Amino acid sequence: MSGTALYWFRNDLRLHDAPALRAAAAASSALLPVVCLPPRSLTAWGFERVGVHRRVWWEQAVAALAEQLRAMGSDLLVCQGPAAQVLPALAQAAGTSLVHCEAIGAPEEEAEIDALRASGLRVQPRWQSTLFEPAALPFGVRRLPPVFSSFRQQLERQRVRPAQPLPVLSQAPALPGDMASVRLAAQAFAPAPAAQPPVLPQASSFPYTASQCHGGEPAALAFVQRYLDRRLALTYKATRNGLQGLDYSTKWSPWLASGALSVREAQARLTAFEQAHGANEGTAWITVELLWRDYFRWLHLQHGRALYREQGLSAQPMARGHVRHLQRWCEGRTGEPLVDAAMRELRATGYLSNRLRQVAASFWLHELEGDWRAGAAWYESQLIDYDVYSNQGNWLYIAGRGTDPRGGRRFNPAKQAADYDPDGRYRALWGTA
Ligand SMILES: Cc1cc2nc3c(=O)[nH]c(=O)nc-3n(C[C@H](O)[C@H](O)[C@H](O)COP(=O)(O)OP(=O)(O)OC[C@H]3O[C@@H](n4cnc5c(N)ncnc54)[C@H](O)[C@@H]3O)c2cc1C
Repeated sequence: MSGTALYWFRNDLRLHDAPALRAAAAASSALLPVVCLPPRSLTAWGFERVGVHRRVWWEQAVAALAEQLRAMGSDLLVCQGPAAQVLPALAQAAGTSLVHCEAIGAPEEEAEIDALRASGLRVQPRWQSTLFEPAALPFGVRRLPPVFSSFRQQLERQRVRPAQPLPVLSQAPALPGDMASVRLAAQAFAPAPAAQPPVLPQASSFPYTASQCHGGEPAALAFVQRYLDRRLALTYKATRNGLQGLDYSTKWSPWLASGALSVREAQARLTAFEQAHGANEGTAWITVELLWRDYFRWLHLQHGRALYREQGLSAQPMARGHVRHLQRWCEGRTGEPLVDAAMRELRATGYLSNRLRQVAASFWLHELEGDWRAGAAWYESQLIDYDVYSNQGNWLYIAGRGTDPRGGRRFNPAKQAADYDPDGRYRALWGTA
């Protein structure tokens, strides 16, 4: 036992399958759970870094976690501000210098850890957001195959299985003795009043203001189970390119991104479903998609900061790439009906199908010759399921600035509309038909 420690919740707002939290609980006689909501800030392009949809989504998830912790006799200190300011102050008030947390292998998130260490805190980050442990990868992170299909084939050939999820943490260590001092220190970082949930259009594919779609672990686990119980996994491969509605894809991403749902838990429930009802190409394809999620995580560990350079991993500098049409693209006023419908949906609801994320990103990059970083930043601002690895990885992939040797993806919007919105219903829904 190491006495008192802080547990800093990052993108892991849950109690099930939580290796970092369990390790912290096992090692501490007193544990102070803390979450740091990001301070409001603008991007280099002038829009909010965290738009209203994601703010509301995270507030829901944090409120659910606080309630769960309180039911166990613990609590969650919700602060707003940079971790490098919040955590040293709270640690001092709690009489500790030890912080446990999840490891996130992206530059800004790693810089947060560096800043905490520079302030004198001892930080113990733990990797926990992938299906596999790093040591289970047959090729090691440094020798990750540059193409997703060979990554997947090697795992399949070698029968590498995801690690089993850990059970729910049912007991939390006591809070630190002097909580009055801790709460006093936390007052300097009191969160802004909760964001006002927007009224979502009826057409939203993921109405996160409805209780079954709320942020947080209880809704996440219930939603996954309902998806499986309704046997939607069996038809996933056929429906996954849908554009509108709750059922065409799993909709697990918002919970995975905030960590309210562990990917190993999701995969374990899917495997249990396959054992009970039979595996088919639908169930198998969900696993493939979860592997994509893993792949972009490993890619970050392999290439680190290089993924964030203007040219990405490409040897070619960004020849084009401007932001002249950014506002028109963001607001869905480019004149291209399918792209405009997609961008209106994203802005109005905080969610967009995978198919249309690709089409709209391709249009920005290849037709409007936009700066890929501005496009990625807009998705970051708007998506409730924003995930640093998946967003960066997918944008680089479509821009041709990642590891894939095929040099980017260009989607013809007219053909995409003919294939996926043949009767124009989706475009009509968003007023661009
Ligand atoms: C330009 C662009 C940006 C994206 N940004 C994000 C992001 O910030 N956060 C995010 O979670 N996903 C992102 N994606 C991937 C994908 O669009 C979403 O994961 C998916 O649409 C979420 O809906 P779902 O849960 O119903 O997915 P499903 O189709 O049901 O897939 C199941 C799960 O597999 C994973 N997955 C599926 N497709 C991908 C993919 N292409 N890359 C990585 N993981 C995938 C997700 O965890 C998803 O929840 C992006 C895709 C593009 C093209």
